[in-house]
Amino acid sequence: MSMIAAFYSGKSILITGATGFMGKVLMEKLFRTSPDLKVIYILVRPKAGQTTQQRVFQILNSKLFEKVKEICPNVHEKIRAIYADLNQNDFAISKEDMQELLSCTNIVFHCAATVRFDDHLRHAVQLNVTATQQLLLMASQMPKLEAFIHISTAFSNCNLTHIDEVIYPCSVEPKKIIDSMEWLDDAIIDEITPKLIGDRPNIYTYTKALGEMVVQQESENLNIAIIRPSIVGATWQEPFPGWVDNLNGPSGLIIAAGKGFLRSIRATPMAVADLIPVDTVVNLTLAVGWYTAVHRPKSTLIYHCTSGNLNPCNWREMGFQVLATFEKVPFERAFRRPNADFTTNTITSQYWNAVSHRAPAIIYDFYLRLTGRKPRMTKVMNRLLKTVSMLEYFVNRSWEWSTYNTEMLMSELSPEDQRVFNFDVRQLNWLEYIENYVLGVKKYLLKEDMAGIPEAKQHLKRLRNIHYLFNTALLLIAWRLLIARSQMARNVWFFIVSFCYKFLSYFRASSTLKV
Ligand SMILES: CCCCCCCCCCCCCCCCCCCCCCCCCCCCCC(=O)SCCNC(=O)CCNC(=O)[C@H](O)C(C)(C)COP(=O)(O)OP(=O)(O)OC[C@H]1O[C@@H](n2cnc3c(N)ncnc32)[C@H](O)[C@@H]1OP(=O)(O)O
Ligand SMILES: NC(=O)C1=CN([C@@H]2O[C@H](COP(=O)(O)OP(=O)(O)OC[C@H]3O[C@@H](n4cnc5c(N)ncnc54)[C@H](OP(=O)(O)O)[C@@H]3O)[C@@H](O)[C@H]2O)C=CC1
Repeated sequence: MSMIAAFYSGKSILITGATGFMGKVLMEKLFRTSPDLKVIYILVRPKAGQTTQQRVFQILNSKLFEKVKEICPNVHEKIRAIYADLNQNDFAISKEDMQELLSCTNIVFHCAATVRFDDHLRHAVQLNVTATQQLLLMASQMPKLEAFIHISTAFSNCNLTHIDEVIYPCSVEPKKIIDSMEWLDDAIIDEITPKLIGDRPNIYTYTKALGEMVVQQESENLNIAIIRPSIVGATWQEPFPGWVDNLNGPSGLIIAAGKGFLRSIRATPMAVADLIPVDTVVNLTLAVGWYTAVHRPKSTLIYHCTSGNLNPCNWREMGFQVLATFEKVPFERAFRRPNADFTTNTITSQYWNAVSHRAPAIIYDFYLRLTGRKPRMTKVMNRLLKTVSMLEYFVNRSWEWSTYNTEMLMSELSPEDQRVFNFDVRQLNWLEYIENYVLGVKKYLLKEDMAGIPEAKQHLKRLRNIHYLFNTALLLIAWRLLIARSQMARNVWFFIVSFCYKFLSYFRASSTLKV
């Protein structure tokens, strides 16, 4: 019997960010392994015209929850969706709901965050810092609370190259930042933002670092742990391989590459691609929840959930495997044939952006205009290149994260728990994982049918022929222009033509002699 699964039985668990990528997988695993848990409270806001209840209904009826519904048929009764908006005071939770949460919660998993790199500082501070502080305040009023697990990111200190499982202080106290957000206007915030984030690449990593400081400062009477995952990717094994539901991290780039929009990137091929499957993060999170509650470590432990030091894979290997999978299972209606050029040089990268990305988009828009349609490709390409430029920081560096606490925890687990809550990334076969990831992107993000693969292959063949035809025409035009303008080019041309003529005459003569 799994001790971790048994621990969660009968428990009341509060999850923030349950409608997000990681939150859904966390809920799924909890219900699947501990169907006897008492209740999962989730803080949900209405979104995109859906009420909180409709959002929960949609999640429970998704493919991700198919197994859960077999194991735990009354799963609907065990989810309590609480209307909440983490941007508002007291999260806009009703008095009754708040009372229930405070008196019943045993474990808190805080996953909610804004993960956008370009969010406004005020909003990112509100969600990643102030909301964390408020949730900790709530937690301190929960008499039955056994553990509070905060999800941060391995990149909260990405300005360092070696990162230990400790909290590194930011130059300005989070409390001062929170206070200043209340009275500074947007223009001043915009002005001071670059100074505050310093040598971090974006507001996201900075506010996540502030969030960790808040956790440390408010942790006195609480039993807290922090998990720091690196780049979270599709599921490795559970509930099935390749599940993914948003464009963050590599997923969006895999689509862009598979559809032939993105054909080159400024990236360091040998840099470590520190991807970590979402189910691995969730298994570690649940194991940490159990360990923190049962063993009550004296200080706040930080757990790195990374792959680089235990089972490294670099971007080149990853890129090759992604491309190899496109050969087997191409995406439908590609714009161009998928290709991968990576360069570490900014000028070369700009050249490829012009030749491989912008020029085809302009030509295609010209074709759309000619055929009476609205041009759109240049706009799509500009947005894609903006996204890529924001992700480039992470594919041009390698980090070293120490994983003592994570390895310690692994050794504390029973063999059964090591199996059921496996977070040993050494067992991961990257080639297999990447193949399943690309397949998952095709099935669950693009919603493409496998039956369409032969047609997609045909389409790629047509694109290859167009590509050859286009390049040959371009070469001929360039050569024709050159010999029209340059004596030297004409001389070379006459030399080649007369050489070919002589060679053919010689060949014909020698074959006539043999006869
Ligand atoms: C050696 C290199 C190997 C590769 C081979 C090189 C060859 C290159 C070509 C071939 C590639 C082949 C293989 C590719 C292999 C994988 C390469 C993977 C690179 C992975 C890099 C990952 C780096 C992640 C770093 C994470 C660090 C921190 C981790 C975390 O803690 S949190 C999670 C990370 N957060 C995010 O990822 C959020 C990022 N997104 C944003 O901040 C915003 O979306 C935005 C980028 C600022 C854009 O904002 P906008 O306001 O403009 O609009 P919106 O958000 O509405 O989106 C606009 C349109 O863009 C689409 N989109 C969004 N995100 C992505 C994305 N990640 N990739 C692609 N497209 C994206 C979105 O759908 C919109 O589209 P539209 O609706 O059509 O307009
Ligand atoms: N994905 C990754 O690569 C990595 C993620 N992380 C961390 O993991 C955690 C989960 O990330 P992930 O699941 O990928 O992120 P998602 O963007 O998929 O999910 C974010 C969650 O936060 C919720 N949320 C955001 N704003 C509010 C709000 N105002 N009120 C209530 N809920 C809100 C979202 O709700 P809604 O659905 O309503 O928008 C959603 O449920 C985050 O803390 C992130 O920093 C760490 C490393 C890497």
